[in-house]
Amino acid sequence: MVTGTPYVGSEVGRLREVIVHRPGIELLRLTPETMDELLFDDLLWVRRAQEEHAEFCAVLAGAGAEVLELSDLVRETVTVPAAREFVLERTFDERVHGPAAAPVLRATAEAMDEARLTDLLIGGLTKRELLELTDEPRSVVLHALGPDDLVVAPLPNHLFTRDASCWVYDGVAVNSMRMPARVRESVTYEAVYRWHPRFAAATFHRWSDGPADGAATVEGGDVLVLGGGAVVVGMSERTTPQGVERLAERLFAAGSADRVVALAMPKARAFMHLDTVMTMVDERSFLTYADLGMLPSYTITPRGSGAEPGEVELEIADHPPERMHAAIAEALGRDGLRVLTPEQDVHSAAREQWDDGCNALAVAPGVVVTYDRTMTSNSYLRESGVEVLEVPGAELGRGRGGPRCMSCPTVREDH
Ligand SMILES: NC(=[NH2+])NCCC[C@H](N)C(=O)O
Repeated sequence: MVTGTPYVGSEVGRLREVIVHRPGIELLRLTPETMDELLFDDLLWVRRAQEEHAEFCAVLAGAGAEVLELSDLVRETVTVPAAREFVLERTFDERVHGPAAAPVLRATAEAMDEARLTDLLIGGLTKRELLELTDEPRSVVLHALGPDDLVVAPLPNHLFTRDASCWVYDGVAVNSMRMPARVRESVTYEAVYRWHPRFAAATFHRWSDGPADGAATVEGGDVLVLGGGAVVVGMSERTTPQGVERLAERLFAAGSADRVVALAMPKARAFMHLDTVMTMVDERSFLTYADLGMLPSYTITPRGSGAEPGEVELEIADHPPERMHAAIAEALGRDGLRVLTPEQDVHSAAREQWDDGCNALAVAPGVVVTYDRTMTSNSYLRESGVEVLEVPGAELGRGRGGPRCMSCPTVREDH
């Protein structure tokens, strides 16, 4: 494994480099009216959330990871003219802003320095802010907006850097997102991976084509990199079977993986991604939610090359629910899994799952980061021999994402 070149060899090997995003102005745009659409269940006290996030970053750095802040990456990326062009092209759209306002908005953004433009891309822009920079164009779209309405929507879910892109072995999937509120997040990552000097010079595969993948949605919260060429993907509220097949095909064509286990999950908000109910904590142990139960699963392997170069035919084996753990163990090349399900009553199990108690982020085999509030899960992990590094989650937890959701590993060792 080469440090510096993006490569994620496993779920639990030592974490070397990771992208995070400190909560910022995008979260100050949330109101009781907009929070549902923006996929938050409550409003955050942003100042406190920032403090909590700083502690999270300090724990990651203390565990030996280089912590990259997404807004720094974006700022450095939009200094490259081609990157700037790319994001402007995709942020200002006639179909969203109307033909009258779109060019004016774009010209206004074009004139911004990189810090201001980064704020706009992540934090959005209100009509009032726009009119401080330019005269109001004759646009029905703008005219119909109130002074503090948003002309460019904020991206508060950038906090959860796990989802819009995910590194799997020697390549990255920039994902087509299921929810309208998150679609533009992929544009941010596409620009960073194409033009930021840290990534532009590196060679890596591409496992997907971002929003162009349309209905074949995949989100990183559903993707577990088991190690040794195996991957588990949850088919959830967010990730579709067609998304999984396309991911498998590309991984197999490059020879980067040779087995993908797809789990058929219930489609529910509480279980929106696989990592909300199941995460890996060491080479053979998984922390799982008691009420997840056993799920039907499929093992996808390459059967041989397909008709076109680069195409691979897929072999699909389907398993009944009772074989879920066996299917994952086989993909891992082990006799069995150690399944860790905290012992607690039904109510407390459901509350801790909601508070992301299962969303552990491993920083090394058997060493995980979790929120402090999920106390029963944390002590159960400790009793099971797992080292638990707690971070405060009173505010951060309100967006329905834990430490694994808030991290996008770019360099992680095999285990
Ligand atoms: N990997 C995860 N579980 N991410 C959680 C994302 C939460 C975010 N509010 C959403 O609904 O999309």
